[in-house]
Amino acid sequence: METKLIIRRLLALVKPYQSRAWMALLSMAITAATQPLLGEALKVLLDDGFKDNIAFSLWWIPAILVSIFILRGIGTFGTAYFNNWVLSRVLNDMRAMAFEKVLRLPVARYQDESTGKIINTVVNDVRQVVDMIQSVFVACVRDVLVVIGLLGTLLYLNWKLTLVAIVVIPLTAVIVRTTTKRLRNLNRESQRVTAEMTGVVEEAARGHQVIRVFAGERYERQRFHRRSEALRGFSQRMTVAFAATTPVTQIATSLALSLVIVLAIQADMTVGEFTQFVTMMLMLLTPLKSLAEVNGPMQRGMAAAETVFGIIDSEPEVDTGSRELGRAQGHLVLENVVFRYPNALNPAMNGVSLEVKPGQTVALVGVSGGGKSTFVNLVTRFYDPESGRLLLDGVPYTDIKLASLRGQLAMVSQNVVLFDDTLAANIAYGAEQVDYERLAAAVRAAHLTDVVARLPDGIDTRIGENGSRLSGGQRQRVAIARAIYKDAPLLILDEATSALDNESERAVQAALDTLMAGRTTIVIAHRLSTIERADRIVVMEAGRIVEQGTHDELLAMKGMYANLYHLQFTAAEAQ
Ligand SMILES: Nc1ncnc2c1ncn2[C@@H]1O[C@H](COP(=O)(O)OP(=O)(O)OP(=O)(O)O)[C@@H](O)[C@H]1O
Repeated sequence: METKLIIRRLLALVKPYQSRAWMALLSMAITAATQPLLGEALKVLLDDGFKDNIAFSLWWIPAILVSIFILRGIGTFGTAYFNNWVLSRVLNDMRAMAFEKVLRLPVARYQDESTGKIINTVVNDVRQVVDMIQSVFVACVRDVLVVIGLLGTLLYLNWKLTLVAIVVIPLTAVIVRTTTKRLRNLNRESQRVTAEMTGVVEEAARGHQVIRVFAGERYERQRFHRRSEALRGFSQRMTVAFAATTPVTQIATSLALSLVIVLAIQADMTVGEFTQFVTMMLMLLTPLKSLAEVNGPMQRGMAAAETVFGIIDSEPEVDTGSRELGRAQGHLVLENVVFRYPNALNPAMNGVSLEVKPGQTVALVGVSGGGKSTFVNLVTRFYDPESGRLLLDGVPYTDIKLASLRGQLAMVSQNVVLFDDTLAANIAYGAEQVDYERLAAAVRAAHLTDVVARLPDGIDTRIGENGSRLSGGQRQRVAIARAIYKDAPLLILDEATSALDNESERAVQAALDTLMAGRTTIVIAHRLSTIERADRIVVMEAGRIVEQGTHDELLAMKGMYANLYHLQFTAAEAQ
């Protein structure tokens, strides 16, 4: 993205707060104006104050000096106050926009991009952009104002001398320009590696059990080490590029300064005039130096802004439908659905047609990789088919508003996702207001009453990150309670493969029975009991439905299902 475009977009973000931004600018102008004022006061003091017959009351000295510093104090305070007022809001707005996209990104994006990168963009990159505005743009404006004030006064005092002095400015500009590009590239790379490193740390923390059991420490250490070494390299190269700029600029400045001193002596200046001139020249050095140093943070910020706008601008999930369904009957139809994952060669769903009547339960079975999860991904509209279509109650998926479609669905997946909040908030997840009666009913139906009774704060107990304070079976039942609470007509179940102990299993099964009653249910089935009770079993292989029927019908066919059944379940029963 072009620098100009990024700046324009950042300005657009500041626009809603422009009145305060102007106040900040005014404060900076006040601060800047005090510098030439100080120079002038110095001249008057030296030229008139140190004479034998002093022309003014001595009280004027503190009065003027203190006034200047009071003005300066107001300017400095105003600058900090108004800047933060504006920038903290810009930070929140940008974060909100980026987070909004995180919530609405197409599911496929989560496979292309690491979670670490997304987290890093919303949390760190946005911060870096705002830091850049603070340290770069604000500093630039303030410094430019100071430079204008000082230079204007200097030109007015003695334009020839001033011109000699400012030869240094274009020189500095050239030096700065040459390092710009390099710093920017290095920054982009360094940001990418930082995101990768966040990903590695995140995986290491999330996968700590697997790492320990499978002795993955060495592998993780290497992955981490590679990134941190790369980052160190970037930081060193950036420092070199950056550190070279400062001394070169300073040497050029000192050259100009010494020349000025010689010329001033020749031009018969008074002590006061000379001191004023040199003081103001020296005052000029600080803003010029910081303007020269602005480049590094600016490139860092620009690279971060590019990443943040990248997320903000990314396309959200397709939501072109206009129909609201109300409460659906749960009549689900797939018509010749073909689907291929992005970048995949073979279709994961290859001409699947199926009708599920309201209230029916369809069990999906098949070998691993057969397409069961893909089926679910299409029914939830996490992906759209390449050809063919899905219909709910006779309405094509693409005509239904996404929120309305998802409102008809409840899902209990194998990987139970719980949030670090109270049990109540987890069960009534997504509801605007918690209906406690409905909640109590869901708890009862999901066989959680005893569990809740044992929790210190009952239903209002916080359950920890991903429900770490609950057992596996309890977590599954919380997920079931969530689906019961939602009371949606279409239910997607991905049965857990991991076996629970008998008692938990019975509780989970009983909870599921309540949940499934009266709903259209698609279940990726692993339990024999679920399969036997399904109205229909659909056997999938290589993205196709290869057999379907009831348990008995399929066994009688002695085909793939019969094979699977004998392999998996009779073995399990025998145990
Ligand atoms: N995100 C993806 N990108 C590319 N290909 C994918 C993706 N997810 C799944 N596939 C492929 O699609 C096919 C169907 O996978 P799917 O996950 O639907 O199978 P499944 O029947 O659910 O398997 P399992 O029982 O092992 O969960 C597989 O060949 C798989 O490799």
